[in-house]
Amino acid sequence: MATKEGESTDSIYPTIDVSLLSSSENELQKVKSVLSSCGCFQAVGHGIPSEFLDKVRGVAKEFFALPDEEKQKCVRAANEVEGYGDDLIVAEKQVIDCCYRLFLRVFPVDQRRLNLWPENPTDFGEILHEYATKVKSVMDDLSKVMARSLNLDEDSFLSQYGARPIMQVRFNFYPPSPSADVLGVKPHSDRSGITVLLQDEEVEGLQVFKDGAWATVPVIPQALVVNLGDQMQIMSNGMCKSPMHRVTANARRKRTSLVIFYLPDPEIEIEPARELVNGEKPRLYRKLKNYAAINFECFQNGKVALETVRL
Ligand SMILES: O=C(O)CCC(=O)C(=O)O
Ligand SMILES: [Fe+2]
Repeated sequence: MATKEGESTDSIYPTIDVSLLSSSENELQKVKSVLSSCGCFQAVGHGIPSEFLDKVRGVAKEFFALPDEEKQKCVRAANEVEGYGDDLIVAEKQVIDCCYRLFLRVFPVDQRRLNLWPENPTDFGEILHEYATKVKSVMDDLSKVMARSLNLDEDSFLSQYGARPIMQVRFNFYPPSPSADVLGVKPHSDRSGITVLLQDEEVEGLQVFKDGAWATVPVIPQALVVNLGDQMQIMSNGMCKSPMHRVTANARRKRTSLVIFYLPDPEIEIEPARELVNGEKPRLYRKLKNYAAINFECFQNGKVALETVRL
């Protein structure tokens, strides 16, 4: 059920008011405790107008509502990840997610594969560019805040993304599924540094594994759901948690979500921030680059990627 504006959902899932972070020590401390406990929160006060978020959702829904032959114009080629399609099968015995996706690289701009970007709705490209630009600015600010909350130089994490960080977007469409055994997305942690997710304004489905149980992330239409990814866990030497999450299938209602993944430049090595390694907290992860590729290979081989890069 949608949560009313202003109503507190903190007991289930924390909410952070981004507009207070530069002035309120309390809100900053809340960030610190959220990062180390569950690694996920709903960001409000982020400055992106609700009407624009509705427009973004509208574009996503319009795309998925197009006739199949129109969507097939953006179809993902075999052995590719970018484009439109259902769950990509890359591993033997893979449990298939009940979900259709449109996956695109948005930044760096010169890496866009525009032949896979929908021409319908006609303002798709313009809205996606504007939304991704705004979200990037929120993510950059949050990366600085996260560093500050851990008493680090504010560029500690952001500088590890390099001058050409990657931003990918995934539009997800979950059809209704009467079977209780089916999941929209199976349990996973994200291979990103940070993920920002725009939920369907009405239908819940995202769950985060917290305190030994699955907690449903309530719908707050004006909020952005922020999930830390594995690369933040590495850069923070385990101080920040990359949460395990999944999406349940809804028996009666379809659901749309839009996910933006922000990743360090794959050519650049990342490692735990030096200030977070000390006698009490030895270095947990090795220096590495292109974690997304490591993660993908581990998924194919049934391994947990974060464990394979642990010292
Ligand atoms: O649809 C959602 O709410 C989450 C999807 C997700 O976790 C992902 O695409 O990585
Ligand atoms: Fe995810």
